[in-house]
Amino acid sequence: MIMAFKHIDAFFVPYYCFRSLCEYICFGYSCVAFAHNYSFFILFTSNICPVYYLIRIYNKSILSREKVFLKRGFHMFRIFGQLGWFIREMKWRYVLAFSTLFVSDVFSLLVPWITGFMIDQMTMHTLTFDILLYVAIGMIIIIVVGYFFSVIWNFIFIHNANLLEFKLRRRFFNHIISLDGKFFKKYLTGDLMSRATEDIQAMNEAIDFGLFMLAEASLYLVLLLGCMLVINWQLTLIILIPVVIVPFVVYRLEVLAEKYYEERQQATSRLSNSVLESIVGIRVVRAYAQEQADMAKLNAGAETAYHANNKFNKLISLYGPVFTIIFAIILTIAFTLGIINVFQGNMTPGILVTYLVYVRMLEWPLFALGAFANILQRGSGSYTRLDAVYNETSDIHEPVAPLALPAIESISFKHYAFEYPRAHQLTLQDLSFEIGRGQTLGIVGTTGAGKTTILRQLLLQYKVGNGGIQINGHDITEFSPYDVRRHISYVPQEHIVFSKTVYQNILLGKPNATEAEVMQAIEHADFTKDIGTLSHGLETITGESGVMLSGGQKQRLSLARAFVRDADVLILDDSLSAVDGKTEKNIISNIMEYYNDTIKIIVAHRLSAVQHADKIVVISDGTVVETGTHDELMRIPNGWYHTQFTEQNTMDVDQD
Ligand SMILES: Nc1ncnc2c1ncn2[C@@H]1O[C@H](COP(=O)(O)OP(=O)(O)OP(=O)(O)O)[C@@H](O)[C@H]1O
Repeated sequence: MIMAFKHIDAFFVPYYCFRSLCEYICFGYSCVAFAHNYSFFILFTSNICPVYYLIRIYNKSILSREKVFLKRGFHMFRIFGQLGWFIREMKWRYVLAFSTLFVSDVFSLLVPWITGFMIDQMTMHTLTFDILLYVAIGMIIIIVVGYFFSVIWNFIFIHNANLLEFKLRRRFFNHIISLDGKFFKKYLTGDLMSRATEDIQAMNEAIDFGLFMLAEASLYLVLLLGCMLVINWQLTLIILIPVVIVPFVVYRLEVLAEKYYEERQQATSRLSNSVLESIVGIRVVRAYAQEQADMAKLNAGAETAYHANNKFNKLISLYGPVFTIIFAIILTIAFTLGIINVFQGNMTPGILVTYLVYVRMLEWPLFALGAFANILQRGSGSYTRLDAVYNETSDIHEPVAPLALPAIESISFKHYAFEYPRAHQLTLQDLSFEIGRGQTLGIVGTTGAGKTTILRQLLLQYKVGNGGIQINGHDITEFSPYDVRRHISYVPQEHIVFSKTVYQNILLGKPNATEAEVMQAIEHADFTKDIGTLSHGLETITGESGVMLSGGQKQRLSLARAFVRDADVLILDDSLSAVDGKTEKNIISNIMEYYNDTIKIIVAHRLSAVQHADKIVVISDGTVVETGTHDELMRIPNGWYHTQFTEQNTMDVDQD
């Protein structure tokens, strides 16, 4: 209350003055009434504050600050709504957990009651051996059964926590994998990693540990207060007065905590990304002697994360003392007024002991509610970050009634135009060509002309642009994107090699391929000789990003992966750039011989890789500027193809 009073705007001063005055008058009345033992006044004055707030809440004239307060409260609880699917899925487990929690809480409340009973038996000299024996046996049963039940609910909560984390992570990956290139351009890898680990963990704690704390603390609070009201309801109502300040304290802390948490998560995301880039690029960093600069960058990132973390944790650590102070006030009031009650003959010493132990036990639920607010706060911040990813949608949609696509027989681009998201200029324009089954299309042109962009359109990595792409005479959007990709083998420009064995890397192209099929693909990629030189042959672990392999080996491994798939369309994006002329010739002649029924699209800078093609298109500024076979293009004097081919041939002759 005092904190809220300190920070109010001038406009609200009269309102808060009035409210504080009411509360002080209420408290004064309580004390006087208690001294004269006027229970009606105690009941009335102890309840006037909550009733006052309830009236304010339901009143239309509610002040905007309180509206924000309520909104924030509900915002924190929104997580339970969003993760309601999990709670519903696990409802019977939760019912069992809460039932056992209830039983173990009830059992733990019996112990102080028995203690008080025994003290009264002793002070009244009525304690017999039989009573002592029954009480001892009763205590053992209570402790053992209580423990047994607490093991059950503990186990259920921990198990649910792990299961939820697993499900959230799987959902996260399933979602991002369905998104298109626009999403991956927007989010950095390190940021996504931080969301997939830290934020999911925070939500996990909110829904599970938070839920447990909420259930345990409120149940305990209700049971304890029930027992305390039965023992002395007047005293109980008085000691509850300090609790009214709790919502104000939580509100004040929460506003700051939300801001600091976001800052902390952003700093962590940036740091993750910097670390990732430094590790992946360590060889380049070393080659350019940039270790010191890189270290300085990482240290700066780590320092920012450290300060953001500290700021948040310092604030969060205030929850503990605040609740401890509130509890200390409660305990002092209970202790003083309890002794007065004993002197007045309203309580026996045994009942006072039982009562004070119950008051002492209030510390846990009060602390837990504070910790719960903290956990929920983090979860709510993380929820916002994860929600941003979950709300990302792909621009590539599954058609309502997709056409069946048993095989790809032909592909054509018709006056096609495409612009990358937020690029503000066309990368492809008025692009037209076609290719049929068994044919080879060579795509060449200056660097940055749009060759890879053409391939990305076929793989449906972005929303289809204007004009049209047709497959078997139908618009590409009439087919399921999954079906289209299923018929394509793709070797990208940058070779993706996973940290698995060579064999497993190739199997990725066709998981159910036989060993003979894998060996054949290796043969076609001219990779057989290299396998013999690897330490464990096909079982050699390639290391992270294929660090154990040379550039040419990585390229041929990627080719073998595409060959084993044996799809209707084979796309090679500058995939022969790292092999020598002889190996290139071998691979090309294998493609021509063994994949003669396949549609082959070959992007290349070295024109010898497309010389054999049925059709070659020269791309410049996203459009076709020359088209024809090798011979036809060579007949265009001063044409791009003619010039390039002549230059490349001269260089090859010079090198020989
Ligand atoms: N994701 C993207 N967002 C925006 N612009 C992009 C994106 N990817 C590529 N571009 C731009 O599109 C243009 C064509 O790029 P593309 O990779 O298709 O060229 P390319 O002909 O394959 O080049 P290279 O021969 O060097 O591989 C370039 O100007 C490039 O900067």
